[in-house]
Amino acid sequence: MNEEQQCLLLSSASHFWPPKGVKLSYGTAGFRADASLLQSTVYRVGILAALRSLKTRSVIGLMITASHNKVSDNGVKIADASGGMLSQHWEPFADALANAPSPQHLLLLINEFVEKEGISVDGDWQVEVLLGRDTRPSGDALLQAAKQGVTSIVGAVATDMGILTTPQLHWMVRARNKGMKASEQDYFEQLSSSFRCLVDLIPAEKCKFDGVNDKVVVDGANGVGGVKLKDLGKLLNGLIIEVRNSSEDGGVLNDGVGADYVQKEKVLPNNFGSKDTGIRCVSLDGDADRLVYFIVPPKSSGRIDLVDGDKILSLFALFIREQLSFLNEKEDMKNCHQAHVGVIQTAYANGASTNYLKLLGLEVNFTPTGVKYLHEKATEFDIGIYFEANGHGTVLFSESFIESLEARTNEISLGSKVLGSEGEKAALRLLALSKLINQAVGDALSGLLLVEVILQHMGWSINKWNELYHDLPSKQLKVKVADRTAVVTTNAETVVVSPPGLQEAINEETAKDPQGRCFVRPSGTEDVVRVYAEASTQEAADTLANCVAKLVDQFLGFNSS
Ligand SMILES: CC(=O)N[C@H]1[C@@H](OP(=O)(O)O)O[C@H](CO)[C@@H](O)[C@@H]1O
Ligand SMILES: [Mg+2]
Repeated sequence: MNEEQQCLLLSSASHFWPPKGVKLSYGTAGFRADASLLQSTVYRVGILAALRSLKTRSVIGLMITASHNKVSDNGVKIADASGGMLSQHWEPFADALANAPSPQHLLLLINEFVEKEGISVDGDWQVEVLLGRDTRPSGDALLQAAKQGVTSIVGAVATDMGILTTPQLHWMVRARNKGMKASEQDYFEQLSSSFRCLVDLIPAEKCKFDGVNDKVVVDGANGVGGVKLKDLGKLLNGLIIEVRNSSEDGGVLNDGVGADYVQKEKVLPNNFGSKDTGIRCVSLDGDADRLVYFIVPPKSSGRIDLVDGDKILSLFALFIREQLSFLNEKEDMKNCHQAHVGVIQTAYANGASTNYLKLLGLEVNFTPTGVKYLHEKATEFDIGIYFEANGHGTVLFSESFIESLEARTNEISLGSKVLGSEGEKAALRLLALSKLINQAVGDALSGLLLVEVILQHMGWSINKWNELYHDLPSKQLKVKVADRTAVVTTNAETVVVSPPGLQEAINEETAKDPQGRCFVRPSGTEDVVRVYAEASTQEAADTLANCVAKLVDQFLGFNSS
């Protein structure tokens, strides 16, 4: 950087000193902390986004959100040039920037990194960073800090896209870098038109949106998703979306509402009750990149039947498998690229879902927790289907498979309803699916539309879908410890290697149930150690989780030595 550039950076950075005594880490999904601690972090991530734009010669996104965390928290993460998560290779730089103790240290780090990465700062590339934020009250001030960070790199432009869901921002970055239309309206139009296309392709004998099962009720977590869903809903025919717990309704974000609460506690969110028995219910998380369905059992005392990310994955996998079988059975499609399909889960996937997917003949892969790992693995397939049990996931299509589908469907005119063979219709469905489901990141809005249209296609109620397999009873707990980073794991986070002795103690507890499975890992988004337990009965799963939580406390708690 020349002198002018360095002066600009130093003078702007002098307004953003990091909080004392706080060590921040990019974590599972960006930086998260109490919002009052984040001004300097967000500012510095603004700088990082501008440098990333220079390095990749692309538009980059910066999203201010703390997703399912409590309302007083906030966070910041990057949407990379592909629209996906920040390249993991840059995460250590993000950590170093966030923790640099002074503007001078910051400048030194940046100069070193710019040189090491061979980033040209000659002004031969117009840096642009798209900024988005969720509905948190702290979002606006943090967005201003992000703007200052971006523009501290000479000539860089920060474009404020306003209040968005996280997946909308990722979608926009991807679209911009592909030279496609990338406004919010374009996003809504792509989702609604591909949804309508899938509806048009539902076999004639199935009753589609016939006034009987057309309604879905959505818990918006008192966040951004509900508002956006209302806008999207106006473009859809047939499907009726009733939104509750939208940010405009006055409730507190993620407080007794939202996908994380519903999935982890398996209870009704606020404003849902026995009146909802028999209706498809959905919960989104605070930034609408997760969704879970649930059923309100008759005479529910608050408990729900959860239809989680694993079941959404299973539904998508079934539908895709059916379409691929149509594609391959027709003589005229024999030359069509044979799709290599992969399913990706984490250790939190219910064991029953993994067994079910394997029984379907699907290849199931495991990665550590965090969408960045699942997404990366999914790109290895023609069709990569990934979901976390908590409802974050999507379906990725390879370019070459899309091209082979496009080649098969060029001749077909949907508008005039001149449809071809079963194989050609299957190709059209898969193409529409690839446009509906977000190719950049998991997206509750597009996921919801895909579930809805597949259920209509299959002619299934939510109960029928839920019966695909029966979840093994499970329990999740969080344990506050002195230092969660003291827990080191291996083997897709299922085995503890440190502190010594903890894994052996967990094994001993787990062996008490024939179907016992249990693991612990440090959360990347909250200051806790998470415990997951599965067993043959709910009582046994609860006991296993409680015993292991006690072990974690003994080994790592505030009174451990
Ligand atoms: C058990 C669980 O649900 N963990 C979530 C949660 O991460 P933790 O590192 O477990 O806090 O938030 C991540 C970001 O949303 C998500 O990817 C992940 O699956
Ligand atoms: Mg989220």
